[in-house]
Amino acid sequence: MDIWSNILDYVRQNISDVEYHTWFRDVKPLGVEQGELILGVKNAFSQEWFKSHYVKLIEMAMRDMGAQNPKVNFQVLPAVQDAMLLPGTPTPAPAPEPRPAPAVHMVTEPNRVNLNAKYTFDNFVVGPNNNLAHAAAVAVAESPGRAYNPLFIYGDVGLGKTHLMHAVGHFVSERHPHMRIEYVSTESFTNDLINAIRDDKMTAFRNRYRSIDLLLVDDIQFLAGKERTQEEFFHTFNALHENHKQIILSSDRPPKDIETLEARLRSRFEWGLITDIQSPEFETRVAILKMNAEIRRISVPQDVLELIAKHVTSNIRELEGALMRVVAFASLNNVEVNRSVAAKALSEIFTPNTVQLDMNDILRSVANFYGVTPEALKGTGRAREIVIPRQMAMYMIRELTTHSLPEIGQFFSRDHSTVLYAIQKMTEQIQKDTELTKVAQQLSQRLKQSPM
Ligand SMILES: Nc1ncnc2c1ncn2[C@@H]1O[C@H](COP(=O)(O)OP(=O)(O)OP(=O)(O)O)[C@@H](O)[C@H]1O
Repeated sequence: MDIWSNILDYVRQNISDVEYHTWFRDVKPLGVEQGELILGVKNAFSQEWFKSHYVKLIEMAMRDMGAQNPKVNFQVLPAVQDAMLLPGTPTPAPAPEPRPAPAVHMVTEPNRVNLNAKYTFDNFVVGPNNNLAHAAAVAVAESPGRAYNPLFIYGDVGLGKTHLMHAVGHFVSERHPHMRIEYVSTESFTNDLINAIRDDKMTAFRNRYRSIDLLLVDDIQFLAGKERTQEEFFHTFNALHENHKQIILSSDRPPKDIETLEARLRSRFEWGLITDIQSPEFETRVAILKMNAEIRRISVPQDVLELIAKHVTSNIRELEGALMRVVAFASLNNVEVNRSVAAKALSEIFTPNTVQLDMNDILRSVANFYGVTPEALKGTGRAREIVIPRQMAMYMIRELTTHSLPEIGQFFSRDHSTVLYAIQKMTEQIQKDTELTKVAQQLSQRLKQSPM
């Protein structure tokens, strides 16, 4: 449950590690019932302890996530854990079998190391911002070592570079179970190297990295300024490349902009294909949110997805975080997910006016601008001098407030499809007509400065 992992993060920052591991490690979130978070604890003693020691802290964490009236309760878990679940709550994962600690890395499958199961091609939304990077990744996945080598993907934080790399890893792993696939961050490559030097295990280090069939290295810009790591990476790169093993690198900038990167490495990074990922545009952001909601099996109305996508524009990780915040907020406050709930949950992200502007203020301001009365805009007149300002008023309300189409419809005594049509019409006009674009900008600025 995402809510629970956010709460745990909060708790962890406020108590000691020992306390955290003693009490919180075995707690199972059982669900949210009428706004009350139900936690499963091991025995009656834990239950009492939690009630007397941690209720406030957990409630503070919930408040921090937007719950207005947070409540938490505890249930003792039966010895067999999945025997007593609340109706309608997700089944907690069965307790994992104790396993010996893996020697070097968390190996999920014999042939692939460190891949996130969610980061597949199926879960990747393709848009104009990332279609070239996606196509290159698919080409590499279909013929590793033979398409583009290395594939160098760059772009700003949180735009899907790691996701694409892992997607190649999953794809190759399914088709070539014998291939060794490894994902590392540049930081862990550097740490492995430092440990190998310290423990006198350079041969093992080289054997490990040079026997990989598909090497995925994240954040390669962190090689900058690390001479010894660059040297070792150079040899690893050559060994793999000569043997037609595939290398994929990600970075926040293209090779030419990585300062203090040795020229021989830079030129190698440019041997294959360099491709970038840009920030997604509105439609792609909505599609990503939609897919996220589907993966998590939560139902979120389209107009809420659009509201989130409109305000969170640059980073997909933040976009996903905003969706989860809205869902957690609604669940903790026991309310439906709608536009105004979303606006409340994300109030720090939204500009204050977005939430506070009133439909009447906007109506008055638009009427004033066009020299007509607010009553005329709300009335039934079909003259052009009234219809255009009316459509503009509906458009502005939709742009500047969090009201839903039915709410705007009610305000104008019309049904929501009429409002939708008017807003679509005005959007098209604004795109075509530069004069109207200016009017919309002026009105919007005026309203944001002083909503009168
Ligand atoms: N096109 C997309 N479709 C679906 N989800 C996406 C897409 N792009 C990114 N994401 C999601 O956004 C989140 C951030 O992506 P990712 O970690 O791959 O970004 P990154 O570019 O590697 O960031 P960083 O530079 O911080 O490492 C992930 O949860 C990922 O699944």
